[in-house]
Amino acid sequence: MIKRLLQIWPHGRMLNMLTGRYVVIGVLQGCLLVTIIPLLRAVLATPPDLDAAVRWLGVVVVLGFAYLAGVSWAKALGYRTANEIMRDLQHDVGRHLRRLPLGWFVGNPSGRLARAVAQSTPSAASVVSHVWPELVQSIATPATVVAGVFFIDWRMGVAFLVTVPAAMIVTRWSGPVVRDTQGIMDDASAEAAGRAIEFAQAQPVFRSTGRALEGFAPMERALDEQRRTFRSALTRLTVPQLVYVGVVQLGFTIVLITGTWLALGGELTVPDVVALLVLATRFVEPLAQVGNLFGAIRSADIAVERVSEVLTAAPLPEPGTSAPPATAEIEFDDVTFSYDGRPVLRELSLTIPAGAMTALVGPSGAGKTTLLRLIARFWDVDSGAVRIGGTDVRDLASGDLMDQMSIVFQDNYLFDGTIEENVRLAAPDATDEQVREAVTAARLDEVVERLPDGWQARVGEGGLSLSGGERQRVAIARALLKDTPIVLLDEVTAALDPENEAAVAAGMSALAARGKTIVVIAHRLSTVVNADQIAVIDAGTVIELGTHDELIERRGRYAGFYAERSRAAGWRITSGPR
Ligand SMILES: Nc1ncnc2c1ncn2[C@@H]1O[C@H](COP(=O)(O)OP(=O)(O)OP(=O)(O)O)[C@@H](O)[C@H]1O
Repeated sequence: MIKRLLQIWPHGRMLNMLTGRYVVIGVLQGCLLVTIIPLLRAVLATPPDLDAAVRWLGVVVVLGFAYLAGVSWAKALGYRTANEIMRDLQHDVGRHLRRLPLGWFVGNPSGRLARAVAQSTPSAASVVSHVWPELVQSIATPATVVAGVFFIDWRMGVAFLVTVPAAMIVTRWSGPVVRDTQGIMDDASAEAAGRAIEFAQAQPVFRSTGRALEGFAPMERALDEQRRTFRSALTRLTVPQLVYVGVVQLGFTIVLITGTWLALGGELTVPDVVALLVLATRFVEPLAQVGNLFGAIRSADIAVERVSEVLTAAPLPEPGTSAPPATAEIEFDDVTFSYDGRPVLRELSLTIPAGAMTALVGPSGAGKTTLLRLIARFWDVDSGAVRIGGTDVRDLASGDLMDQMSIVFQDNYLFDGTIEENVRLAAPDATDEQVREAVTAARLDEVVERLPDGWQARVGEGGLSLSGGERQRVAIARALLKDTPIVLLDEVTAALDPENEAAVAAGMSALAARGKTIVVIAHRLSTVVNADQIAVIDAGTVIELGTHDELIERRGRYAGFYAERSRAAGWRITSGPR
């Protein structure tokens, strides 16, 4: 746990200091317990030795205060360290995320990231504020007690010590059992939570297909499984707990028998035995505590692992120097690309001329989205090259690359601000006039006028108060404002109402009129027909390339496609969600 934490938070010195402070308070607590022996001796002597009793009481009070002061001294450092760990890890994750390829976010749903940042960093920090200190103290206190008892009578010291190896053996055996069981319980809970979220999200589908009750079955199964897992896990946990309690009680019995035997032999006084028994009860307490800590250690371990997973994700290599490309021509040169070893693009070559609109069409799963993402270097190609203005995208610094393009995808994210604020994000230094111009060109002013608070209206988290088409209009306005040479666009598949359809088309025309290089995954026939070049993609390669008229004349796949889709209702070239 600590080794893993130090890999992502390399401040061993601070941790050593914290360990030192907890050793000190563990020793102080041990001394406090050992002082019971002379105190009870003095009180139970016949006649009671009041002077000695008062003296030892004084020592108890001084040690007690020292212990309390030590606790606040150690805890202050523990909380400060935890705070620093949380702050450092969150900053590191934030900094690292900025260097990760965009493709990482495709494969890592936001829930996982949110859990790593918001939930796991505090849990990882709790390692130093709770778990590690308790572990250190649970060892330092009994060790001091044993040393004190040895000082009084070595045979009683041995009797105390007998428990320790037995407790260590049980701990070694039960540790993995507790950790694994905790892991099984965590997995069952995660599965149940996942099914519950799925059940909530899929409500519209279930209800529209009249399967509301059947839809509940997977969640019910997951909840049943979670209950079953918890029942058997608790049973599994009972055995190590019982064995541990048994060992601790056995140790106590050994101390009792040894004490009685020594007292009967006249080698220990009765007050000594009573004091040692009191001590034995307090001695086993921290030992028992170690057994209880395994669940917390497991949780902390998982938390550290989750943060570490994000921090060790590899960023794409960045070139030492980079210069913006001379033109906006995009070239795919013999590109092969696979997801997890499964090839999606195969030796694909395509030139996308600068200042023109290229429409990508083809069946679902052909590789159109992948092609668009490779231009923005979501991932690196397996072989071949993607070039912009003759420069390999791998030779462009990510900042230079992103300066070349605007991305208008289907899942355009909007922040919970006004439409104007959301558009301004593309160019924070733009003048009000430039923002209004972009907003008007994307026909967003019509949307704003409809909103209850007009320009002041907030769009809600993720832009939920806007429709998919309206969100795409915001992204088009961003692209207009950012004014980059290249625009990557994935038209929304959902049927747009005539107003949104016309507005999106107007936005695209405005981009085209500004001489942008537009690469669009086209879902509307009008976009395809008006494109300067159409690339038909199938099974990861370009099977046809040309203008609408050229491809119709060729009577190949595109012509068949066009005829079929023109006939079909909905005017869609491709279908299916991305
Ligand atoms: N992140 C990913 N991880 C693994 N496989 C993926 C990933 N994204 C896409 N794929 C797979 O790669 C293939 C091509 O997907 P892509 O989204 O590029 O096709 P597409 O032509 O855009 O399809 P559609 O029009 O349905 O969106 C598909 O088989 C898809 O399942």
